[in-house]
Amino acid sequence: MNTTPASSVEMKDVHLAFGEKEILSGINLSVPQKARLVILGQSGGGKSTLLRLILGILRPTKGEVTFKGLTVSRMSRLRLNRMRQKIGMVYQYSALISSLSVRDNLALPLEELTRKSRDEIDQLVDEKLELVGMADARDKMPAELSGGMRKRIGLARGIIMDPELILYDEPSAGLDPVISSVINELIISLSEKIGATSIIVTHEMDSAFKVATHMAMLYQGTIIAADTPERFKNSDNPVVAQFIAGETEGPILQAPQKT
Ligand SMILES: Nc1ncnc2c1ncn2[C@@H]1O[C@H](COP(=O)(O)OP(=O)(O)OP(=O)(O)O)[C@@H](O)[C@H]1O
Repeated sequence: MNTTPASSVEMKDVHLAFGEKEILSGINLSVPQKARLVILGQSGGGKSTLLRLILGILRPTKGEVTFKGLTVSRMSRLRLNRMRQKIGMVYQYSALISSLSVRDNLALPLEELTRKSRDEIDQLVDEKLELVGMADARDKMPAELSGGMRKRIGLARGIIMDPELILYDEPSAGLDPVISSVINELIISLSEKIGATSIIVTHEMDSAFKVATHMAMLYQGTIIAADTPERFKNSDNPVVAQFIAGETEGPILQAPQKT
């Protein structure tokens, strides 16, 4: 058996329902190691749900999600916690703890999950802040920072444990175009510097095409297209073409999932 799978994450025929409502109805997706996969899809279509399945916060009602060849839903609590230490999560609203300084927000996972000394932790915090260009913000409180700065700190926190996989949920939503470009460049440089695989959920087409090495489109509960950004741009799939162009006319149904 090959012990180093070519894929970081794989989904095989993944179904997920909340009560009677099926959100995902047969997802097949393979995320190559070190790829930056952008997942496109309508609001409420289940993109964040996909990320929660990868983290093992949700279990598929049918099918299988694997991380580095291991089935997430079959992991013990201990294994799941270990796996989550290898996954960095970057949220739309940064999700910093408002009562803690930037330094303490970043240090928290290291203090809770590792046995590193205070000096080692400080060094790692400084390193990550340097990577996102926020070394000066070390002793600031989150409320003292702008939205774009908080986002960068959120990125630094997402990579504090040197993750093998980074999950981004709407990383550039609500940012001005310049800050948004800074975030896009950071997503690319972080993935290259730490050699991580990235999965990015976004609605912002400009960002999507800037950062993606691979793209997938979620529509009506399934992945209807998975390809290179170049082929996505020229897709003759009418749903993909309409979504990318942001047109109101076309086959896309307003209701995001099957009823
Ligand atoms: N815990 C839950 N219980 C019940 N329904 C849920 C739960 N979590 C999500 N949903 C529903 O599942 C659907 C998909 O939600 P999800 O957040 O994954 O969509 P999304 O594609 O990320 O949307 P957006 O782009 O607007 O953030 C929505 O209809 C949502 O209301």
